[in-house]
Amino acid sequence: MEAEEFVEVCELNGLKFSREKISLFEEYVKLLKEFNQRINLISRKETDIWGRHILHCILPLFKVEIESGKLILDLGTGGGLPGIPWAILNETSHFVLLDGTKKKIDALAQIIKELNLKNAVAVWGRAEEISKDENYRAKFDYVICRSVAELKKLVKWSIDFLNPANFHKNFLDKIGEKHYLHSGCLIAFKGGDVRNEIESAIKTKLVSNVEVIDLNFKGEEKVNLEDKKVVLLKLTTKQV
Ligand SMILES: C[S@@+](CC[C@H](N)C(=O)[O-])C[C@H]1O[C@@H](n2cnc3c(N)ncnc32)[C@H](O)[C@@H]1O
Repeated sequence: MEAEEFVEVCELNGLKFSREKISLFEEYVKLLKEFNQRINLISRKETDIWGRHILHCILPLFKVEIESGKLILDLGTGGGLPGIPWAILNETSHFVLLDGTKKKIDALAQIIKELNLKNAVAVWGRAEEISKDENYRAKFDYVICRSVAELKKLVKWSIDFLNPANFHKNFLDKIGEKHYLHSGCLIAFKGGDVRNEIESAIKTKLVSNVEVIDLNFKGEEKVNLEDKKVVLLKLTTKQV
């Protein structure tokens, strides 16, 4: 898939971008390719960056709307996925892109600078440790996460990052085809059968509600993205 097809598929699914945003995506793909020659940000065997990375990252936004003006943590961001595409599309929210690998974070900080993205910052550290730091603990409205760990672990890490003021309130409103997701949630990209992972995550007693959204979309024949899902988990510290 190339940039034009990516834009076409997004439009088919109701997301229309300004020329400025398309240029930002193009610049990001260019920088990802450049940095990837030196640091493994994404698999070097992957030839379809537009389809299998950029489009995949924004598929949830075809179906799920989040609140605007929020603080969002991308846990295990690697080269900025999904954090950078989400930051380009959600200008009113601020994104902290966290990863435990220093050289990835150094590259990502450079990418953010070159893109001149004002609503994203790269932070180096392990989730287990950074979640105890008072600058990050209990501060976030959403945690987003792609290809990092099993749900149970993600829930245990995320609970310390999320702002407890958002726990145990509304979860998801469905209006027609669209879902409106309230704050206080972990948004995890997954594939395949997620039932066992969800069961284990629920056993932590930190999950008050779960919804699995299939990431099917118009134009899916153009890209090899089978059986992708996003799991939405409302977290809580109260006994469930
Ligand atoms: C498979 S990569 C996925 C990167 C990116 N989310 C993507 O979709 O391309 C997993 C990333 O999670 C990071 N990671 C794994 N465990 C972590 C932890 N406990 N704290 C912070 N980062 C972690 C790794 O350093 C790695 O960059």
